[in-house]
This record gives sequence, structure tokens and C-alpha cells, in this order.
Amino acid sequence: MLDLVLQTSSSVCLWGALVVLLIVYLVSSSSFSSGEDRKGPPGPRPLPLLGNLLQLDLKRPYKTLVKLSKTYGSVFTVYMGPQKVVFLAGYKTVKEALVTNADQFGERESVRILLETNRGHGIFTANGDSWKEMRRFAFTNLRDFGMGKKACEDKIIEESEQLIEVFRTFKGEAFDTTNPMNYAVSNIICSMVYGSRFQYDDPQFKSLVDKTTTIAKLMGSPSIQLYNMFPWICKWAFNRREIHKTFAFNKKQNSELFGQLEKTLNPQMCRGFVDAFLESGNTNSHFHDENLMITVMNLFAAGTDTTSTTLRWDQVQEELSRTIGSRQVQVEDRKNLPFADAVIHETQRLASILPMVAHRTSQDVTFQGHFIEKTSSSVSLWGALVVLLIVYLVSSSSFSSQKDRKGPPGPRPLPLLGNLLQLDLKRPYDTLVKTYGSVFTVYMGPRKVVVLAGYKTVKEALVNRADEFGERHALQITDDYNKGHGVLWSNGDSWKEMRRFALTNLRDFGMGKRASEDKIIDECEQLIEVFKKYKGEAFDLTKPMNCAVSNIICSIIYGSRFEYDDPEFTSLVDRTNKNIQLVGSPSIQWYNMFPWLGKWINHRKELHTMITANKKQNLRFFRGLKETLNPQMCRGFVDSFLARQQTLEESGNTNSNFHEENLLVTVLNLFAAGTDTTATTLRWGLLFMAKYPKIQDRVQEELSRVIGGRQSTMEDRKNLPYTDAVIHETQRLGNIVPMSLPHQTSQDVTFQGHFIEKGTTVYPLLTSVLSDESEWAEPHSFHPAHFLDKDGKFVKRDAFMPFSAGRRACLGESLAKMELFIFFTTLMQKFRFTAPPGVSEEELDLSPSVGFTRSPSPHKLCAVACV
Ligand code: HEM
Repeated sequence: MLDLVLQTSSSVCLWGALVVLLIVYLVSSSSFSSGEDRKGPPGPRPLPLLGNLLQLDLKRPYKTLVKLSKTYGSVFTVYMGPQKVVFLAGYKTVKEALVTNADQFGERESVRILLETNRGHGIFTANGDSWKEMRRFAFTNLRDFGMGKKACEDKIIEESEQLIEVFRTFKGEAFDTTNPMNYAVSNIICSMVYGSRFQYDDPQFKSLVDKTTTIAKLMGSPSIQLYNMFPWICKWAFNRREIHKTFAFNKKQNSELFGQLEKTLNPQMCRGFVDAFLESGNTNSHFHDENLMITVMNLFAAGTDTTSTTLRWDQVQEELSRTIGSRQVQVEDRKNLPFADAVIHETQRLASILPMVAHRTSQDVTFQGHFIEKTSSSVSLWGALVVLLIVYLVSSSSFSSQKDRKGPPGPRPLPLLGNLLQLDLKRPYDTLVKTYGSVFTVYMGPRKVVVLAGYKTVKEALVNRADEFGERHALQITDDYNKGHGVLWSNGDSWKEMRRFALTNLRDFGMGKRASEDKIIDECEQLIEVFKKYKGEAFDLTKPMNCAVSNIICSIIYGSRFEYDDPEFTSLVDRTNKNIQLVGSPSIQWYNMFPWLGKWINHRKELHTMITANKKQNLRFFRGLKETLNPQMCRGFVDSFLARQQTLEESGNTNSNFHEENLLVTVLNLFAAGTDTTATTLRWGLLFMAKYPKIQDRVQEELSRVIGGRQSTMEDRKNLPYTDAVIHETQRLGNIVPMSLPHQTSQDVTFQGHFIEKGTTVYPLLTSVLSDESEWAEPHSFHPAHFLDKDGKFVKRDAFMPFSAGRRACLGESLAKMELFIFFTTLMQKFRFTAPPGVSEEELDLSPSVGFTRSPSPHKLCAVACV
């Protein structure tokens, strides 16, 4: 069959063959059905090839697994890609397997990447005789060099003195304990392995420790997990190259250290594990260089990575000083320090730094009534699939079209997966901009996407070529619920009518006008009351901020605001915000790329429940408004829409875009687009103020000098250039919609010499505009001077494009600007925003949490009322 396939060149046949092979594989392979047939442990139903991958949170797989153990019990099966893995959960089960049935469960199963680096040597991933010898030798030697004994205790005491010295140099100021802690712990291993410790600033030592930690981090990254499951297609993963590079570097450094030790070897004085190994004179075949190297690196890796957690030091310290005063603690003291000992144990329990270590079955096992077969792999079928894929890659024409027709350049895509494996899904385009310039092609799974980067290019496309680039590309998930209605995800006449109607109405209801300003001022007063309740204590601003901003939209849409504790209101606000998060989640991104996976995506069900609830609630509101409709008094957007609908119906127009579904979707769009965005920007602003108190000083000084204690209005903006610059800089650096929303080309386009087909998805990369190095002096820092001239006057900047540009630009721009100005200035007049007590400004984290919008990581601030 393979010969036949190899001779065929058409990609259709190849796809056909692939499908047939997959079916054959599915039907013939017992690996997926054995679960049921032979009473294997239960588990979620796997997909072919992908297994249960889409149900797992790859960042914290153990969390999903704990959830699964609640459904399937303490022994269950999960397919990590094509690989069947049996998980054991809970004390009783784990103990029964690892202790009682040690022989059957005691072999080490290893992930692909570790097999590659360790090659069956060392202790961690080895099995069989080599493992037995190395483990025994390491164990005896570590014991000889003091593990659990007095000599080791002395070394640890000496090291802890060094660590205390380092801690002291910070003089009580906040600092990150990771590095000193890693150095101290590594030094214990160094003493045992090489026979000596290092100074913490020794570059060789620092690099060894830092690189070991880097490798550990990379090993847990999602792309490496994917590689472990699909080694044949994920070979190109960037992190894999990094691991191999770093690992080789560490090896080289260790070789040098071993070389030095070998030169000074003295049979009368064995300094450590390496000496013992070199001297062992053991002719046994397992004592070779490679085994020494990997064993030492295993000991290093396993002995270094530490855990940090918030310890109850107050109580621990009290117990320590009561029990032993200021003398050095010794292991002997442990029995008299029950609380300290408990804290250390609890830290280990909670931190659980190695949540999953893989074992494998050495034979067929029946365990707790489940059949678990001896670990095996269906190598031959996989081999066939790989060959087929290669043939496909070489012959298929579908991906080479971009070269033929001079499409924008880009990395070479894989079939189906496209460039997914080359992208860091959190910041997908940063590296690509550097390699491919301002217009390039990326395949998000099977979908071709053109990315536009930099101010000039984005402006040229969205403004100068607005007609060609001004259509919206709807994502699969938004299409499911918007179905071409509303303003955000629609196109054509319906979009045009809805956008125009929404814009006119928002304007009539005060957007950019006095009425709207009054509403914002009223809402601000409510928000201030909420902030005051915290009496200067630290709190999370998200919820009150969301409620306040949502209320502005409510006033405009329904004609009235809600109390913050009204359950109708809070549920609407909470669901809207949760929806936005979910829509940006990785699993929904998978769904957008591979809609046929639909059923298996968990978040989709959650999203469905919430959107349905929001729709129902809105329909209820509409009904209430309809019953009290008064043509003389239009309360808001819904009234206006209903009135128009009625007029059209009365005039016999049955074909109009003014129907209930369009009202519903437009209202949900305005809610979604108008709340999270503005509230998130305001949270960035206050966080920047707490982080940079000198800038906050200048804002507050300007406010009190120019408007004193009275309420600010939009009129004041021109007299507050510094404050205005700070708000603009907040939007620039906050960069909350980093990729804008997807556009698509409305026709075949030739752009900057590249051919782009009609209907291609286009992402204008706003983040690259807002941090364009040729436009901004300090693109990556908070620098209000970007918007000030040398006399301190406010200057507009063309590259300030947080609302995007052109015909699809943000519809709520002027409302958002008004909200930002009034909320920000009023809050600045009333409160001083600071980091929580005990947290320094440097520690306030500016790293974003990226979902559909880019928001600050969860944090708390204090709002101290100004007198
Ligand atoms: C700081 C606040 C805001 C920011 C940064 C922001 C940003 C954006 C961006 C980048 C887009 C996509 C433009 C494109 O496709 O190129 C957008 C679209 C949109 N925004 Fe905003 N927005 C904000 C506030 C608001 C508010 C308050 C409303 C509602 C009243 C709103 C309603 C919309 C709508 C309806 C669209 C879709 C326009 C269309 O597709 O025709 N936005 N916004």
C-alpha cells in the first residue's frame, strides 16, 4: 500500500490515503478500544491522534487531572495525544501501586525530551541494570558524603550562613529569593558531587544553576509537552532547540569540571561523588563517562529546583527564638520545633513541586479491577503515517501557492497544524515581525492569516486602503452566536445599518455630549463611595470598576442604571466579563481553528450556557421596555430601535435589518465591547499611578492647581496637558486590544508588492503600532512625555491607535475617551493609589494576563482618601 501511495502525486489521493489509513488505524488499533473491551481504567473519550489533549489545561495539566479523578475515580485513563497514560490519584491508590505493587509499577516511563537528553543514562529516566547500578552507587556515595548525617548537616549550616549574608545585603527591602535560594541549595549538591562549594557570584556556577533552572522551566512548557506527544511533527519547536543548546552547554561545563577533578585525583582523599565514580575502578560496563555526566546532571536538576511559598514566619520565628535562641539550628532540634517542622511539611504538601512523575508497567497488570497492559507502542502504523506525511509535504501544492503568487513571506507551515508549533500563542507575532518584516503570512492551523505590523503599514491598509481591508473576519465562536447580526462580527448592509444606527443613537443619548458627561459623573460618585468603604485597605478594583463602566452602557442602552448589588445587574456584568475571558482562552482558539473538534471543547459548553442566559435576560428587559414604550419619550437605544422597527413594520417593510435578533446581538456587542475595554484601561491607569508615584504627584498637582476641588468636566481637558498625556500613555502602554479584531480582504489585493487573496484573514497588529520603535522614544516604558512638547503642551500623535483606524475603527471611541477622562481625573482628585502595605512599587507586576483583551495580572491596590 505504501508503494502505491509513494507513486501517487496528487494531494487529493494523498488526503484520501491519509483518511483511509486513519480509519484503518482507528478500527484495527486496539489502543483506543482496549479501555472498554478489557475493562481498562475509565476515562474521557479520546479523539484519534489528539487523544484528550483538548480537554487538558497544558499549563497546569495536574489541575485538569484532579478534576478528572473526581469524575472517573482514582485510577483513570487519559490519552496524551496518541499515548495512553494511566493516572493514579489519592493516597491509598498511589501507595498501593508504588509500594505494595512496586515491581509492576516501578519502571520509569519517560517523556520524549528527557529520553533525548538523557539517552537512557543516569538515574532519572533510566531503567534496567544501568539504572539499578547508578541508583545504588549514587545512594551509597551520597550517604558516605553525608546525606542524612553530621557532615552534610555542617555543609548545610555553612551554606545557610552564606545565604543569610546575601539576605542581609537587601537590608529588609523586598527582593526575589529565587536566585539566592537556588544557589544555596545547588551548593549542597556541589559539595557532595564535586567536593566543594562555589561563591554565589562565580560565573561558572551561576551559569550552571541558571541553565539548570531554565531547562526545568522549558521542559514543562506547552510546546515541549506537545513535542513529547507528537515528536515527529513538533521537532521544530523552538523550546526543543533551546533545551538541547542549554543542555549541551551544561554538559560542556561539567566536562571541564570533571577534567579538573580528574587531574587532581588523589586516591587517599576522595572529595565527592565524581571522585568516587572516577576512582571506582569498576570495570562494569555501566561506569562510563556518559553515565557519570547524566547522573551528575540528574542529581543537580533534582536537587536544585526549589519552592517558595508564603510561610507563616512570624509564628515560626517566635517558636525558634523561644526554643533555641540565636544559636545555629541543628537537625537534632527538629523534635522540639513542632510548628516549624509542620510548616516545612505543609509547604511541601501544598507546593507539590513534582505533581506528576511518570512510571510504566513492566508487565500486564490488573489493578483495582482495571486491566492495564504492558506499556507498548504501535510503532509500525506510526511509521507508515510519518512516511505518508512526508510524501504529502513534498508533493502537496496547497501550501506552496504563496510562493507562486508572491504572497507575503512567512515560516513554512505544516499540514493541518500550520505554524502553530512555531508560535508562542501568548505573544504570537513578536519574533515573526523581526524575521519577516511588516507584512507576513502565518498559518493558524489550516487558516491562512496575513499580519500587518508597524504604524505605516497598518495605516496604509486600514486608512488608505479602507475598502479592501475593512471587512470583518468572524471567528468560528463569534459566528456561532452572532450569525452575521450586530456590529462587531457582521459585514455588508446589515453591518452598515446597525453601525450607523448605533452611532447616531449613542450620539443622541449623549455620547460626546453633556448628558453623557452627567451620567459618567453620577456613576463616578457611586464608585467613589464603594472605594471609600475599603478605608484605604488593599482591594481588587476589577469588580467595582466593571460595574461602574457597565452602568454607563446600561444608561445608554436601556435608559437606566442599576444598583451594584442588584443581582440582575451583577449577573449580567459577571457573565459578560467571563465570556470575554473564555472567548480568548486557548481551548476556544483551538475551536476557532478546528471547528470539527467542537464537541470536545469544554469551554464551549460554559460559554453557551452564559450567552444563552445573557440573551434570555436581555429579551426580558426588551419585553419590559416594549410594554412601557412611549413615543414621546425615548429612554435609550432599545426604545429607539423598537420604535424604528415598529415604523418599518407599519409601512409594510418586512425585509429590513431591524429585527429582534439584530437588536439582541447589537446590544450584546455594545455591552461586550464597551465595558471590559474601558474598565481594563482604567485599571492599567491606576496601577501605573501606584507604580510611579512621582507621576501621580504631578497629575494630582496639576489637578489641584487647575480645577481645585470641583468636579472635572471635558472642558477642563485642554488645561490639563500632563494629565491628558498620562491617560494617553496609559492607553498606549496598556495596549488592551493588541491585535485589534480580525479583518478580512473584501477582494484580491496587491499590497506592498504582495498578493493577498479575497477573504484572507488580516490582523492589524496594533501592539506593533503602539510600540513602533520608529515612532516612540521609549516604546516599552511609561513615558507621558510621548504626548508633550518641550513647553509641556499636549501633542497628538498619529501612531496613537488604540481604537484602530478606518471604517471598522472602534465605534465607542468618543464615549470611551470621555469615560477615561472623567473617571480618571475624579478618582485622582479623591484618592491616592498605592501598592498594598509591605509591597514595594518595584514589586507591582506590570506583566499582562492575555486573553481576548490584555489586562493587568490580578492585583490589589489601596485607595487612600485625600484630605
Ligand atoms: C478604552 C476603550 C476601548 C478601546 C481601547 C477599544 C478598542 C477597539 C478596537 C481596537 C476595535 C477594533 C477595531 C478594528 O476592527 O480594527 C474596537 C471595535 C469596536 N468597539 Fe471599541 N474600544 C473601546 C471602548 C469601546 C466602547 C465604550 C464601546 C461601546 C460603546 C465600543 C464599541 C465598539 C464596537 C461596536 C466595535 C466594532 C466596530 C465595528 O466592527 O464596526 N468600544 N474597539
